[in-house]
Amino acid sequence: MSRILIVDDEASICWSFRESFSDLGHEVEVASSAEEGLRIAASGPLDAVVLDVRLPGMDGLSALGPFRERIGPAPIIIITAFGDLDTAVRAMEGGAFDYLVKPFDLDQATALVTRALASSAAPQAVPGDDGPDSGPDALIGNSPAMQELFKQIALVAPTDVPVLITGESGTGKELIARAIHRHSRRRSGPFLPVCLAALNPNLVEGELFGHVRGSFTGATHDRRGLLELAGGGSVLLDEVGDIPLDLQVKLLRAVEHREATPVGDARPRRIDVRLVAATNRPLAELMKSGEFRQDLFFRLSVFQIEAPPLRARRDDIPLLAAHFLRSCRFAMTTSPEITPEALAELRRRPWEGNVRELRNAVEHAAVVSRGQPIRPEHLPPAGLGLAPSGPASGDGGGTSPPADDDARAIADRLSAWAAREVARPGAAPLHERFLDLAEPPLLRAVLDLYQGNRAAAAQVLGIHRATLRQKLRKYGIQ
Ligand SMILES: Nc1ncnc2c1ncn2[C@@H]1O[C@H](COP(=O)(O)OP(=O)(O)OP(=O)(O)O)[C@@H](O)[C@H]1O
Repeated sequence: MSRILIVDDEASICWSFRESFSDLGHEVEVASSAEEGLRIAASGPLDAVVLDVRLPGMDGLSALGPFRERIGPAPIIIITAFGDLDTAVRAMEGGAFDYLVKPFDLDQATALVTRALASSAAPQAVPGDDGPDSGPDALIGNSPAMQELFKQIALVAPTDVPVLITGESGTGKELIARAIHRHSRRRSGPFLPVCLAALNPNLVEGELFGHVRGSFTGATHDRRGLLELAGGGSVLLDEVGDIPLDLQVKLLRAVEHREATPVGDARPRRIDVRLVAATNRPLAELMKSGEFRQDLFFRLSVFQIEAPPLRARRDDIPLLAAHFLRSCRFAMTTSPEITPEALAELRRRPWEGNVRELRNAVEHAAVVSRGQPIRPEHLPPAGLGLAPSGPASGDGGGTSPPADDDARAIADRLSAWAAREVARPGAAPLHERFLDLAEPPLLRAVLDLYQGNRAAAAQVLGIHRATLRQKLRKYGIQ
């Protein structure tokens, strides 16, 4: 028989726990405030404490330390009505065994406390407070899938083990990596993300490991690589599935021996980084086809986190939409509201581009609605400008482009135009003439749609702002 203390100001929760644990033969104490709970804890040994975060007087998170002093290593289970990442991390850092998000299923809660009682050791407390999880790097969501994700981040962040984050494009893998860093002991060190797919394969080695002067043409001075520059911090190896095979061997050595050898140097240098890798490619298949080394996979994936696709957590869509309106990247005097009809439309869409696509859609609508409440017609057509990548899974996946009469008509006109133009003597190259024909109306249309906001137009066009400016100058578009 164990002695369990329940600290919650909701009498119904105390009552249900008391019933459930008494049935299991345990002795149950209840308290409606942390202060009362601490008095009970001082009066005799406890085997577990279930502690609500929201309490009158001292809150549950602040009470974690004083409880730990009184009850030693006995497990503490936190109950929270919020379940945000900040609470989860602070609970785990404060030495909580696990946490429950209200409303919870009593059987599940009982099973958790039973598991906690069976475990002999409670996790070590890690000092430090990271402040609230808000701002541009905030991971938004409170669906069960996100709760699970927060829990995993909270578990792994204080350790120094490598983490592999998998998931479709746009699901927030980089944000997750940032959250792991932010909540780790390395939080005051640098966080350096490197997108391996975007680098010239000949440069990846130098980027990661550095080079010495004279090691290749153009290497006029020594340069430290990212693994060295991130000393005391974390490196995100984004699109890790794209690392060339020969470099995988070198990376494996770096991870195993914690040292990096710059290009052109024989002497390895000590490195002190936490590696987080991310990919939207199926590494298991790449291993089968010999494109990814198994040993490196096992080294990088000591802890794996799967970022859930947005269609598996549609309940988060209203929260995310409100968040993106508040933090809209395009200057707006007020952030408009979203009508229930527009919200229903947002919840209905397949979101193959995940949160990134939702963010773009919401920002597009905010610009088009001009400060008025956002209605469905302000949203861009579903699936616009999307290049879905990664496996489509779960419900609602897979849309095919609608039969597009306009596109067919344009293609027919273009074929006729090309047939005529191809033989025009002395004219500029055909592709250049085609761009001169097609680009101005396209740019004008997008600029009109975004009321001259070039940042928004460049984003939807998928080109850099400087490139857009250059093109506007070229075509004399104001
Ligand atoms: N849970 C979330 N809360 C708030 N914003 C999010 C969330 N998930 C993703 N985003 C936003 O969606 C966009 C894409 O996120 P991110 O770059 O982290 O995705 P990714 O999975 O790394 O994508 P890729 O595989 O294409 O690199 C960013 O603007 C990011 O801020």
